[in-house]
Amino acid sequence: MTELLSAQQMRDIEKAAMDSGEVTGLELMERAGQGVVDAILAEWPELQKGKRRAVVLCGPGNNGGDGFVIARLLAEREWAVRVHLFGDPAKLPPDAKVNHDRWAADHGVLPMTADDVFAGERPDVFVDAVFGIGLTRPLPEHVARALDVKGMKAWKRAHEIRRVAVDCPSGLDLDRGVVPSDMEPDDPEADPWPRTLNVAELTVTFHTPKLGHYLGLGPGLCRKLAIVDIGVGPFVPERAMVGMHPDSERVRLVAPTFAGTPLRPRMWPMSHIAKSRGMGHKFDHGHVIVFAGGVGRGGAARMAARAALRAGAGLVTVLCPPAAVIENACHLDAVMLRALAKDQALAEVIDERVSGFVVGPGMGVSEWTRKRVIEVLGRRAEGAAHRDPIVVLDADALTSFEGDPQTLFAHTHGRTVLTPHEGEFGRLFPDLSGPARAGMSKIHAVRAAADRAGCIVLVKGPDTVIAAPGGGASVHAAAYGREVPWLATAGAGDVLAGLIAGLGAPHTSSEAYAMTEIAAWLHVEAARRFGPGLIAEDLPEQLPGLFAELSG
Ligand SMILES: NC(=O)C1=CN([C@@H]2O[C@H](COP(=O)(O)OP(=O)(O)OC[C@H]3O[C@@H](n4cnc5c(N)ncnc54)[C@H](OP(=O)(O)O)[C@@H]3O)[C@@H](O)[C@H]2O)[C@@H](O)CC1
Ligand SMILES: [K+]
Repeated sequence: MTELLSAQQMRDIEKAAMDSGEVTGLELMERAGQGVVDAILAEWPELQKGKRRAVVLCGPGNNGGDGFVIARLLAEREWAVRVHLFGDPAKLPPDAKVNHDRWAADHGVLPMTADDVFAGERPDVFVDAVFGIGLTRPLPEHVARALDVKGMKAWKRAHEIRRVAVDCPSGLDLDRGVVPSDMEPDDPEADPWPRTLNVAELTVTFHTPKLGHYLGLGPGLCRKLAIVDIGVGPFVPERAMVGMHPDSERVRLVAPTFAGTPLRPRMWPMSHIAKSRGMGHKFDHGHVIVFAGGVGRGGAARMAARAALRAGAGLVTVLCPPAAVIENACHLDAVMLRALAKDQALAEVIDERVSGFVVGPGMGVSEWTRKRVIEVLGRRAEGAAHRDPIVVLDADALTSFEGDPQTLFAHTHGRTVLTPHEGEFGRLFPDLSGPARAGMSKIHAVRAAADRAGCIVLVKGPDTVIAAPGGGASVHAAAYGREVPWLATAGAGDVLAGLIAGLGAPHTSSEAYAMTEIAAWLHVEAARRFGPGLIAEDLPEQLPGLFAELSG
């Protein structure tokens, strides 16, 4: 996996590199600028030839410093380069000042107003080096306008201009993936998109991606991400090792990569998937129980059950009210079925070998659901030879504790996984969601939630965030070529719950956290494999083909 750093962590890494005495800030800036130019030419090879035009917008910090390096390197290629600066050259930080002065020695530096920027000829490349990790407040209005290449409609065929963002499109908060605005919404329903849009076609960042490249609006504004190695890696080794216990400080991206290098899928995720690792009796692969709702409400549980079975559980049983047995029996074959009356104890119908539960989908919000959740969470392993069953709580199992989450949190254990969407998350953690989250990143909120709940929490979305008590956190983003808008379909969340339980139930499976990460990734891969037109039932059916491809 690849680490996602906060702005502060990136600064610390740069500082460690410079403190080592082996590299200077100026050298890092030169590598960064060179890396951006190389990335531009790699992305658009047609730019390698001919005299081209570039406009470079430079800001008042080191992001602007990168911009001056880029301007110089492009000018050395005989490009006609126009540079606009926001800020006072005398106040630039030292390395940026050096590069400003080198540029200004024989080129002009123009002011950064929309009138100035859009006055000249239409460039081939428009470089945004105004703000990177140092953004501390909303963009000044005139800077936002100067960056809004399309919106200003000053140039004909503006869509032909290649827009490149240095570190990020300026205005994006790289810790949170939001664009802070003077009108920071108190209203959670308010449109999160800024009034003027600064969307890049290529974003070039350094060393490793930052949180905001994957959270919230980040992927939509960055569009395509290139990572430039500026040589700071050796000073602070990557810690977010794939398949390991999550690191308490660094956030990892859920993807088959390590330190930016692709991993063979056979190594991740397949080496963690119990059924792909040799033989075993069906009981070795665990037994998952999925609770179903009443008559006419069993579909969610059936889809979760099928996903658990396809994901690798040895046995899966749906438990439903006696009145719903016939309905469920009409739909289930490989998945087993048992009746569970309202007042019946779980121990009467299931045995000790059950190693996974899915509770919530289609169950209804009720006191009965609460009781079942608590009963399930009470089934702990006795003796060191066994593990607690993995318990995935979704949908109504979460909503049933609205207003009284403490009762739930008093029973959760380390192999409990809560899988809320944002709405359900808000019911359990009102102080960490909606307007109360303002200023806080989704990572921060989900970490705090996992600490409070004492279990793993996965908050769904195009940017799915997973956290464990103690600070371990991961982001899984359906972004940068992995977008699956068709996954927003009824029942997809039930399938995810089933996947987590099915992957985590085998007695030899890795820890629940690693399985939750893998489930989030497989869920999107299954949706990608199917494509548009997907309905939730299709997801489990993609797994065999997907596993075959990943094992190849
Ligand atoms: N260090 C290194 O070795 C390397 C760094 N690298 C590059 O440096 C970048 C980070 O540089 P950075 O830390 O100087 O931050 P940057 O994003 O340029 O902005 C800070 C300035 O903006 C100002 N400011 C902020 N928001 C504002 C607003 N809304 N409106 C107005 N002003 C605002 C802020 O002012 P202040 O908040 O302090 O008042 C400060 O003056 C990084 O993204 C990468 O590109 C690479 O070269 C690799 C090597
Ligand atoms: K930028």
